[in-house]
Amino acid sequence: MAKLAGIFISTRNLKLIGIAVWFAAFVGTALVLAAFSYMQVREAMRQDAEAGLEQFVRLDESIRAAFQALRADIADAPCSAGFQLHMRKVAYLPDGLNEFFYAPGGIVECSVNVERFAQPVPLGEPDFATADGKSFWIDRDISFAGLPGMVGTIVLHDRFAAVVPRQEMKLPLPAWMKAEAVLVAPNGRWWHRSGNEWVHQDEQLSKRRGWTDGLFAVRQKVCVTEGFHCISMRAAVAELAAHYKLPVAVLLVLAGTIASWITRLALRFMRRLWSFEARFLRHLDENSIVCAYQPIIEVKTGAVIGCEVLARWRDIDDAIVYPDRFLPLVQKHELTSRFTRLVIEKAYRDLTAASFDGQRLQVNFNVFPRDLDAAALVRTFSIFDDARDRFELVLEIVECDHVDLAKGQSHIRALRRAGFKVYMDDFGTGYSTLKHLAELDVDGVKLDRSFAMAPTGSIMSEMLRHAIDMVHAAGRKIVVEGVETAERLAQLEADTARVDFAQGYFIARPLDLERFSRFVLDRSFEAVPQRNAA
Ligand SMILES: Nc1nc2c(ncn2[C@@H]2O[C@@H]3COP(=O)(O)O[C@H]4[C@@H](O)[C@H](n5cnc6c(=O)[nH]c(N)nc65)O[C@@H]4COP(=O)(O)O[C@H]3[C@H]2O)c(=O)[nH]1
Repeated sequence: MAKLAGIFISTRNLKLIGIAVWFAAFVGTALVLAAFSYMQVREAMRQDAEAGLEQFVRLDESIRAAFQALRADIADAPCSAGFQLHMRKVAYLPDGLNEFFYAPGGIVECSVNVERFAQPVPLGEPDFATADGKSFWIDRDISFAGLPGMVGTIVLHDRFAAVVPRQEMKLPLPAWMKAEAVLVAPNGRWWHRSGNEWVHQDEQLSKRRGWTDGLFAVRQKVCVTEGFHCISMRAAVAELAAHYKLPVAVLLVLAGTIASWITRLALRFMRRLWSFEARFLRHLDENSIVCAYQPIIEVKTGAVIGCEVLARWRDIDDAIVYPDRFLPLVQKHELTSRFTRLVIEKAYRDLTAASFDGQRLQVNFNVFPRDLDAAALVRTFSIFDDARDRFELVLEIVECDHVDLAKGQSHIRALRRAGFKVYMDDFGTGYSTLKHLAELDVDGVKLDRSFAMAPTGSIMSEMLRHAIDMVHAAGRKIVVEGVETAERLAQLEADTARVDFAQGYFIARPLDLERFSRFVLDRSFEAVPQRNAA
């Protein structure tokens, strides 16, 4: 889960996701547009095929009409002169059917052309027969009827048979479209009639190829209602695309534009969903708070007297996030008291489970000025009530200059009466710090780390001395934060009359619980871990 979440929250991955989304949206949109175009082409093919089939529909009607005419009003004996005359009259009708046989039971006795055969000619087994009593001999050599070298399809109905000459499909087709007209028997057997001889066969085979066939060709097959005549059509996708270059280019640009729009929406949604702010608000709970413990020493003895609890937040990809990133959100969303409670509870679970060899430790918590409400804080810290003999609680009021002096004073006093120590944090950073130092009845003051961290000889480092003077004059305990060098610690050690406590990377970085516990137990522990080790 953490790995999966990590994919979405990394900016680099979001770019890759954007590319993937664009690509998928482009393919999806292009497929939809292609499917739409495919249906349009198929519809055009259907209309062309229907137009092409009209001549076969007319042919079927002519055959039916010819049979009706042949059977009508024949009083003359079969193959007599009057009979022949009657057949000839039907043959002269302008319907393209010029040869008829009198062939009861499939044995030709006379025809328009030969009149009476010396020997009746049996047509043999028909290629197929239909339910309405018609028999068909496809592309039969009809030389026997005095028409040497001629081939025609014989349709026998009742006693008469019509010879149907080969029909050429009269259909103007675009270059990219191939078509074949076929005659299909009820049993599925089929015969080429006209057009491109391979198209129907290819259509039959395409069924075996499945959906992949559609990637290469657009097909259409239309049959007349009776089902004998069909026209199969095929257009190669590549040929179509080559023929319609401009529309294809327009479709691709359209697909690209739609894909870009979808990608923008998707990324905006993902950013909102996976933004740091959204993640933090969704997942801020007792499981995501991590506490680091930065040791505080007594300068005079070098003994570890306790620690400052520093909060971190575990992101959903398990990355540890530092306060500079999430504290502004805590304040913006007015989650300060809830956040402080989560930190206190986490620290309580951690510290009460750890061993400090019976040593009573001072535990410093950071408290937002807006949460400086003695009753609420006493309630929040009540979780520590059963561990007060092991831990002395110190509240460091951050951004003290934001505290209303009159109100702050009464809450600070109430907190001290309730057994808490109260410190002003980051002394020296705000505008009205001095006034607050003078008026707030705090136990101690933490000098802002920028004093101790300043290089020796700099104005800031000079000011460290003056800051210590001021706090000392106010009669408060002093903690110097940001001790990063041996030289700075030595300077403080030379001033133990005024400086009480020190904290900083030279002493120890913020540690995880296990290392903090070891640090307390083993003073020789040299803690120089990396910042992100906490
Ligand atoms: N360069 C340098 N830095 C040092 C040294 N020694 C300590 N620090 C850093 O100074 C900060 C001390 O905390 P702070 O002044 O209370 O300043 C804290 C505090 O104002 C706030 N904060 C941290 N945890 C909490 C919390 O649980 N509640 C509240 N309200 N604020 C918190 O975030 C601030 C920053 O905390 P962190 O990033 O943990 O940074 C910590 C600590 O890692 C040093 O020798 N050199």
